[in-house]
Amino acid sequence: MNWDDDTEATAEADRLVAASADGEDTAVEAALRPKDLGEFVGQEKVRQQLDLVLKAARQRGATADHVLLSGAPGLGKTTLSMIIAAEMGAPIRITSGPAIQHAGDLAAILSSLQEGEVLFLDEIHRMSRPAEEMLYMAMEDFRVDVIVGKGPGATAIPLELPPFTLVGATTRAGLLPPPLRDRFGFTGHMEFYAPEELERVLHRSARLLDVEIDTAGAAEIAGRSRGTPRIANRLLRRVRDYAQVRADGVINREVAGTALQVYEVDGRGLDRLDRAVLEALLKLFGGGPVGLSTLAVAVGEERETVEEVAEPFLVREGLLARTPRGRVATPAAWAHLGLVPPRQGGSGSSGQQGLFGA
Ligand SMILES: Nc1ncnc2c1ncn2[C@@H]1O[C@H](COP(=O)(O)OP(=O)(O)OP(=O)(O)O)[C@@H](O)[C@H]1O
Repeated sequence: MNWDDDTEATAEADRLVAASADGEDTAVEAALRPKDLGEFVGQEKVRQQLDLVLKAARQRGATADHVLLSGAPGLGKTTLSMIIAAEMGAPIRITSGPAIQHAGDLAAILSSLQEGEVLFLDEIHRMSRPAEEMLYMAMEDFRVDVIVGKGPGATAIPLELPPFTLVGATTRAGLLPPPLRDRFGFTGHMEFYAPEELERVLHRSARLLDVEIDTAGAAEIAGRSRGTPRIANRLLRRVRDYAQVRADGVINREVAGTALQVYEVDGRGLDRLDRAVLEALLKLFGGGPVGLSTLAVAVGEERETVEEVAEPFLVREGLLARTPRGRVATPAAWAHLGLVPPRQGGSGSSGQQGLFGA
């Protein structure tokens, strides 16, 4: 996803079901973050493997190996990096790829690290090339060459660094150059959460926010949270508002369902934009195939917004397929919107194939 594009970023940030953080999240998330591996819900594989890596390092009295965490936004990469620091009894420094545009920015951070400190580098795939090259040496040899001066008179001054643990996070591990990927001792891939896991996240968050929620209420919110704890926590806060103002403060299935209807998040976690795209695809184009540009005009959105903001979840949910001939709705999409697909070979979808170009 090209997050430098303002249109997409704004369209995404405005959504209640956005996986990326907004201002309110940033404030509340600190309070809701699990503090150790025991409190961290789900991600069994990564948790077990990481537990071994950290325990072994502690037993050896060594600094933990560098860790790469990959996965979609909001799945807990930042949280896990803080847990790594806590489990190692080490301080943590947090920065991100886009914040490091010059090798000098990185040199300043690296040279001020304490022994054993955890450096969390979010969006590591967005670091500048020269900084990335400096990082190779820092990760491998705990050393950087600081260039002093310019042109022919420039000299490289080697600088020793204390051993540290780099925790890199990326939504796209495939974008990392192999030399960088190879320097991580452990790579953990974060998966989307199962509804039962999100229910556990919700019960825990409700306790911390001091709001009463029953099993069915948590299940109702979990089912609409798109496999993502950040979205689950955000929906919980909106449902809490509704429960406080319109009900007796307790979140049960009915309260959660009605509240999320008010906020236009449906039973499967689709919001207004997702449904507009699906409805256009089904009602105007008989389920497709239809070109992306045509679909975008039909819903009055930018092409990029439809492609980058709405489609990934629709594809993940098996509601929409991207084919060489255009976007096509699946039988599950018709079922979800309660519509009947046109008869094959009649005047329905197959009869319309090829009519709608890009
Ligand atoms: N496994 C988990 N158990 C409980 N809560 C979780 C878990 N994972 C994430 N959360 C909660 O979800 C929110 C978002 O998590 P976090 O900031 O770690 O995600 P992230 O993957 O770093 O996102 P981004 O890539 O956007 O920075 C936090 O409030 C955190 O408390």
